[in-house]
Amino acid sequence: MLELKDVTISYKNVPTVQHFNMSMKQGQIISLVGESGSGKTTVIRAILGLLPGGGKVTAGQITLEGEDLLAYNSEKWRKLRGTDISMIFQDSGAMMNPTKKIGSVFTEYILTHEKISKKEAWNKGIMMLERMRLPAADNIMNSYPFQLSGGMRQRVGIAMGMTYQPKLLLADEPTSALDVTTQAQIVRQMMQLRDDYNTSIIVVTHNLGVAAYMSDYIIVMKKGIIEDQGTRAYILKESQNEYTRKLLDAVPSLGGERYV
Ligand SMILES: Nc1ncnc2c1ncn2[C@@H]1O[C@H](COP(=O)(O)OP(=O)(O)OP(=O)(O)O)[C@@H](O)[C@H]1O
Repeated sequence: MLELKDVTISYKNVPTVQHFNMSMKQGQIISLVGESGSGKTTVIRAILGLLPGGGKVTAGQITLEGEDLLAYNSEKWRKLRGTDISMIFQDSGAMMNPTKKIGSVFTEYILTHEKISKKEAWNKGIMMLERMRLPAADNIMNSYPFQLSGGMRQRVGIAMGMTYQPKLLLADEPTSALDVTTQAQIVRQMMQLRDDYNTSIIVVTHNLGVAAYMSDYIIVMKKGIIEDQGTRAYILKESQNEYTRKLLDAVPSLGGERYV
């Protein structure tokens, strides 16, 4: 469903990610791993047309179900975001306005996507929180982001991202701000999304443990290029790549257990 072909991404004409290739099927979970600065975030921002100022895809192709995303204008991108593709961040709470309650953030989000009444938008927010198995959805809607735990905020972020059942969910370090027990819950919840909705998920993480636990396929990046890649089993057991082995040695535990 998503193809990146020989993509180069540059900041101010300096190539940062080069010769990036990826082919993703519906319902697949792919992780991009690698140390800080290796270009992981740059890749998923390019997919969503959200590169910061000075950033540009300077070569290659990005297609979603055959549609050339690089030919999109800002209006088409705006429509795509939140509907066909959603993104969740390291700390969804930090992205929310701290002076606004969750319910107001969530309804505003819904109202930018559909012309329905505030009341209907509110109810839709409640329904999504409940679908994501968040208890006491009414209470959550009436809370400020700081009144929720990091794990709860992240689950609210996932609920918002899933409102329009996107085909593709992009998750940038979705568990990095959480303690290990909560990390495990969020990882399992994302895997459940794939099972329930057949959502394809790209996870950016520096934690190869998280990648190994949840992904079908792992792409290891180093200094803007793909250093190693393969199925989960290949990366964990067979790859002789020195950099991959080094990342594996550094894997912290997830939920009190080591998965690799
Ligand atoms: N807005 C920007 N302007 C110029 N260069 C940038 C910008 N954003 C990122 N870069 C450069 O692109 C490179 C890759 O950054 P990127 O954030 O994609 O890496 P990453 O692997 O996601 O790292 P991290 O885990 O720290 O987020 C970095 O070397 C950085 O210097």
